[in-house]
Amino acid sequence: MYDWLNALPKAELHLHLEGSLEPELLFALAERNKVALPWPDVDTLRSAYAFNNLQEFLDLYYRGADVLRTEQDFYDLTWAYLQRCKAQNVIHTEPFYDPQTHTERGIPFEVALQGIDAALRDGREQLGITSGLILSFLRHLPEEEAFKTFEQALPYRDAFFAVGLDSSELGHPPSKFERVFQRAREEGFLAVAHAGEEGPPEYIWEALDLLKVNRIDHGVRAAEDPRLIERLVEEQIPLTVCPLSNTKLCVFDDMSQHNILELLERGVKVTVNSDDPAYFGGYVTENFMALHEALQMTREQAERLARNSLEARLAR
Ligand SMILES: Nc1ncnc2[nH]cnc12
Ligand SMILES: [Zn+2]
Repeated sequence: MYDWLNALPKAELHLHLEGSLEPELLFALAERNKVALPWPDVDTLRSAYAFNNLQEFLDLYYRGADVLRTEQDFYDLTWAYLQRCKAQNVIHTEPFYDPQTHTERGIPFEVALQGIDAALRDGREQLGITSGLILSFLRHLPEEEAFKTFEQALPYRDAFFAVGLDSSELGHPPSKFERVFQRAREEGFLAVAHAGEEGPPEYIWEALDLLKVNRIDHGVRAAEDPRLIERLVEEQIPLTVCPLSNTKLCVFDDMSQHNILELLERGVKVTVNSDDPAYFGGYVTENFMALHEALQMTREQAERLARNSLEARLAR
């Protein structure tokens, strides 16, 4: 029924690899690595995917990531995601991963990065999916920790092209990370940051002016600030919007309230992405489908959104 949406060539620009960990793979990895889980089975775990806000989700997301232990685990995770891309005609992807989620629990830095990098390479060669990895800092941790992470990553600089900023937004403004982003830019990396998901428009201004990001992740709260919208339109700064995520995390009460098409019609360069598809009920095509069902997105609008995603690519 939605073959036309699936068939559109698209890029995915906002995807956390740890958030693509499907419950079935999570259980398989737990067994492989002898990790005890607090849920008796896949169905019980899935029924826990009900969230009132970002933090409730993050608590479960970090708990789930604990089954990822070996390079092979990270390879399998990334490869499974790339298979989904192939099935949905996602021809290019710029996923994030959070090194600190893994180093904080004793996994050596290179384990995650090497597993992910190997799968992304195979994705290019075997599936024809181009990609670029974004190394994302956890904003609930001190800037000092982000600096340490960046220094650990530098010997592997060919494996990623940009730095990002994610995790608990409220109370952790972009300004907290101004110096580490400057350092990353001086080393030649591009920058993106989550801003305006739960946080106010001021966080988006900070991401642009202090972190000098090339793209804003989420950014839906920009709609509250007409001057900010003007700037986003004038400079054609892309927003990586994640509709299913925003409704699952109660950023909007219901998909019918979502502002993505309004932003699109105002000239903002918005794109459609899945964020953490294993937790939020779908990959990119399902996000497009939800917009069609709840907001009567037209074919022309869907094509424009898909085209925006290809134009907003940063990795070459
Ligand atoms: N939607 C989101 N916002 C902030 N941090 C995240 N980490 C994974 N998903 C996230
Ligand atoms: Zn995100």
